[in-house]
Parts: sequence; structure tokens; C-alpha cells
Amino acid sequence: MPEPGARQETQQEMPLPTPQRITVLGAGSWGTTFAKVLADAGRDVTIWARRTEVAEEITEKRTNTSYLPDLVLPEGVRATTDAATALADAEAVVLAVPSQSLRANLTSWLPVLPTDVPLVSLAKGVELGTMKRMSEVIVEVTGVSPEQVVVVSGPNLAVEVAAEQPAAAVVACTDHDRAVAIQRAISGPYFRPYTNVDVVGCELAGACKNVIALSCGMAAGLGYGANTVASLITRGLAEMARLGGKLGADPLTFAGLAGVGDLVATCSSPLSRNRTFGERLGKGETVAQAQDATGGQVAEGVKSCSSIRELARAHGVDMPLTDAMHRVCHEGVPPRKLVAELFDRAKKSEWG
Ligand SMILES: NC(=O)C1=CN([C@@H]2O[C@H](COP(=O)(O)OP(=O)(O)OC[C@H]3O[C@@H](n4cnc5c(N)ncnc54)[C@H](OP(=O)(O)O)[C@@H]3O)[C@@H](O)[C@H]2O)C=CC1
Ligand SMILES: O=C(CO)COP(=O)(O)O
Repeated sequence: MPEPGARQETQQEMPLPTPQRITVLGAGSWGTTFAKVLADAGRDVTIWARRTEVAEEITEKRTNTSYLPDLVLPEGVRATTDAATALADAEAVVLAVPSQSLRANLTSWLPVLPTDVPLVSLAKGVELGTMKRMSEVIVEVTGVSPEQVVVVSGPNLAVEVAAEQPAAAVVACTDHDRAVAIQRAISGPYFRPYTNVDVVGCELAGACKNVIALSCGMAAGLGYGANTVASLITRGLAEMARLGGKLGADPLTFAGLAGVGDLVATCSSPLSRNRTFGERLGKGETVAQAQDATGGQVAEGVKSCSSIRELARAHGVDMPLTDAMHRVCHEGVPPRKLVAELFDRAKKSEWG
């Protein structure tokens, strides 16, 4: 008969099981790529797609050419437009739809969504109107406990990950053991996730970097070079960390993969939809023209610049670059005029 204490220790050391059957809800760039990451890590993957033709193409040809022309998914990955079929027996659910539609999507899935498995959020945004982070939306709509929600973030441009180029990521969950279980589920030969318990910081960093990427694209569109981009990345980091600090995030998170890591990738790569969108605005296109050119793919920063600005204002945090992006995207202020405005602001210390 084991000592009661010894038994307890054994229970504490028992890791949570690695989910094997995983459903990805959303068949866009990142959802499809993440399905590949999961399948290459040995998981059994089903994708939910909104459109029949996308589901059929994935199941029959293992491709999703409207989002990722060069990708061939591993054998066994299948897709359906029926959420109940997609979610049957799921041991973890990955949410891979744009942040502004997550609430509506979740609400429609609710009757068939398992609420006793990890819910993994890939979306990088803050909800318009409520100013909520995606994990907050998930908890609110589904009623699950916050410990059940896992956030995956980091420098993960879908096209590069789909091409199996090495990349690291963060798996954030307030329950460390659950983060470890998801870390095991998605680790593979080209995808290396690290755990973090700072969900607030990872989510804010992921949402804010899209807005800063817009500004870097805009700078490129205006013809500015590396000094401008480096200044925007660094001051963007300062303002997102300021918001994070006010909302209880760990400052170290912003120095990590979800912060600096994703900022550098998104702000410097022409593959970034947010950066590309900003570049188009910098070259003189209107928001509507830039939106048409993104071919229906989401550039989250265009909407999140407004929700993050509201969030910052509600907490008395100064975010001049985010404010500037809101003014370009939603008040029609020309990018070049904003440069002058930003430089006219009161002089201050770097960490003030
Ligand atoms: N792409 C990337 O490199 C990365 C993206 N992310 C984040 O992942 C999230 C998803 O992005 P991503 O996959 O790239 O987005 P895409 O725009 O490429 O795809 C969005 C997917 O969601 C579906 N969808 C379902 N409901 C809606 C709706 N109401 N409105 C719009 N689309 C809907 C789309 O269906 P349909 O095809 O029918 O339009 C599509 O399958 C975003 O928050 C993004 O920031 C994070 C890391 C990397
Ligand atoms: O989040 C991303 C890379 O980490 C993708 O960025 P874009 O949405 O700007 O393409």
C-alpha cells in the first residue's frame, strides 16, 4: 500500500495526455498550414472549411490552392463543411478564423463544440466593440474555464511554415500542464513551440504587431528605408509593452517570440498581409483598394488598430502608432501627413 503522500506525488507528475484527434476550424492560410503542422507531428486531423469547394479540394487533392498554391497536405488530412462531423471525437479544437468573426463562428458551432477539451486559439486580434482578447471571447461564448484555452502565437508566416522552413512559436496557457500537452501535440521537425503562462501578453503582442506591421508597410510604401522600419518596430514594441504592463502581462513576453519575434517577421516580410496592406496605403491606395487587392484574406491590423486604440484609451495608455494607423485606416488621413504629426509630438524620454 503506497504512502498517501507518494500517491499524490505520482498524480501530480502525471502529464496531461497529448491530444491525438484534432479538429481545425478554419481553412484559410494559417488554419490549413496548422493542419499540416499537426499532421506532420503525428496527429489525426480534420479541417472545417466554410466553403464546399475548399473542403472537397482538401479531401480529394490534399491542396488548398486559393490560399496556399504550393502546399500539399500530408495524407489523411480531411475536410468537411459540417461542423458536427468535423468535431466528432475531437480531443482538441483549433480555432483558425479571423478575430472579428470568431464570436459569430463560435456561437454557430456551440451546439456541437466539445467544451471539455483544450480550445486552441490562433487568431491575432482584439474584438471591435468589446475590446476583448480572443481567449476572453472564447470563455464568454463557450463558458469553458480560462485554463482550458490555449493560445499559439509567434513568427509564423503561413507560407514559410507550409514550406517547412524552421520556425519557433509560443504555446500560452494559464495551466502550464495544458500548454505542455499542446506543445507536444504540435512539435515537429520544422515547428518548435515553447510554453508560456502569460496568455494576456501573448495575445496582446500578437494583435498589436499586426498594427505595427501596417505602419512598417506604410513606411516602405512612402519610400522610407531601414532606419524608419527599425524605429517603428522598436517604438511599436514600446507601446505594446506599455499596454501589456497596464493589463497585467509579463514584460518578458514582449521580448519573446510573440513580441519581438513576430514583430520582426511581420514587419519585414513581404509575405505579411498586414505589411503589404500598409505598403499599398503608403503608395496612395485607399483602404477599399487595398482590401480588394488582398483577395479576401484577412489583414487583422486594419480592424484591430481601432479596438486596441479603444482598449489603450480605456486604460490611459499612450499608443501613438496605433492611433496613427486608426487615423489612416478609418479617418482617411494621408500617411505622409501622419509622419509630420508623429514628429510634432512633445519630446519625451525613451522609457517615459
Ligand atoms: N496567415 C498567417 O500567416 C497567420 C495567421 N494568423 C492568424 O490566424 C487567424 C486566421 O488567419 P488566416 O488563416 O491567415 O486567415 P485567412 O483570411 O487566410 O482565412 C480565414 C479562414 O476563416 C474562414 N472564415 C470563417 N468564417 C469567416 C467569416 N465570418 N469571415 C471571414 N472568414 C471566415 C475563411 O473561410 P473562406 O475561405 O470561406 O473565406 C477562411 O477559411 C488570423 O487571426 C491571423 O491573424 C496567425 C499566424 C500566422
Ligand atoms: O501573424 C502572422 C505571422 O506571424 C501573419 O501575419 P499577416 O497576417 O500580416 O500575414
